[in-house]
Amino acid sequence: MIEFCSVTHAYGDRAVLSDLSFRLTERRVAILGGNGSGKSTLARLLNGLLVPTGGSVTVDGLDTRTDGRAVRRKVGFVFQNPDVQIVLPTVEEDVAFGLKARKIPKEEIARRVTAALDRHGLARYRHQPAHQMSGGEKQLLAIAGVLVLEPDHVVFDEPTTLLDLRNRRRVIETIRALPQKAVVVTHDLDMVMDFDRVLVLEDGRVVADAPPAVAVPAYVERLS
Ligand SMILES: Nc1ncnc2c1ncn2[C@@H]1O[C@H](COP(=O)(O)OP(=O)(O)OP(=O)(O)O)[C@@H](O)[C@H]1O
Repeated sequence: MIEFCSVTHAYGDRAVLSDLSFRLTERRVAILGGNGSGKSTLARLLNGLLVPTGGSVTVDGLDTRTDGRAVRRKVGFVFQNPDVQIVLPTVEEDVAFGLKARKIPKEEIARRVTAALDRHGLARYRHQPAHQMSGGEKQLLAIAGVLVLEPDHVVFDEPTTLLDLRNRRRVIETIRALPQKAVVVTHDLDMVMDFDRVLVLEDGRVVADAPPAVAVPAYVERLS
C-alpha cells in the first residue's frame, strides 16, 4: 500500500502539491489532470524519485525520505520520456542492466531478458542499438526494462503518449495484465475506464477521487 500523509511539494518557493492525504490500495489507479496540475510531481513522489517538502509518503510501510533505496526497488517507474531511461547501447544490454545490478545469475538474466523482449514485441531488435529505435519502440523498451525487474508496484508517467494505435493497445493490455499494482498518470481517458480508482488533480489538489464512471465525467466537466 502507498500512503500519502499531508503531503505538500514545492519547487523553491513555488508550491505545486498541497496537503494530499490518501491511501492507494487498489490494483489500478489513474491520475488525471491538466498540464501543470502536478501529476508528474505526484508520480515521482510515489517511488522516492522526489521526497515531499512536507508530510510523508510510505510504500508498504517504508518511508521514501529514509528508505529511498528500498522504495525504489519496490516501485518501478516508467518515465514519460524513454530517453532518460535507456542507458546501454543495445536493446538486450539495456533490458539486462537492472538485473545485472542486482547480481542475478547470468542464465536467469538471459531467460528473463528473452521473455521480456518477447512479451513486449521487441525480440527482433535484440541486438540493435537502442538509440536507433523509434520513440514508440523506445517506450516499449523502457517498459520492458522496468517490468523485467518484477517490482511490487509500477508507476507509469503518460505511457501511451508516443505510441501508435497498435502499440498503445499493446501497452494498455500490458498494464491490464500486470500482476502488480499500477499507478498511471495519463491524458488517455479511454485507458482508465476499467481502472479501480481515479484521482483528478487541479492546481496541486485532489478535486475528484472516485471510480472512473464518476471521476472521468467530473474531470471532463471541469475542463469545459
Ligand atoms: N524541477 C522543477 N523545478 C521547478 N518547477 C517545476 C519542476 N518540475 C515541475 N515544475 C512545475 O511544477 C508544476 C507541476 O508540474 P508537473 O510536471 O508535476 O505537472 P503535470 O501535471 O505532470 O504536467 P503535464 O501534464 O504538462 O506533464 C508545473 O507548473 C511545472 O512547471
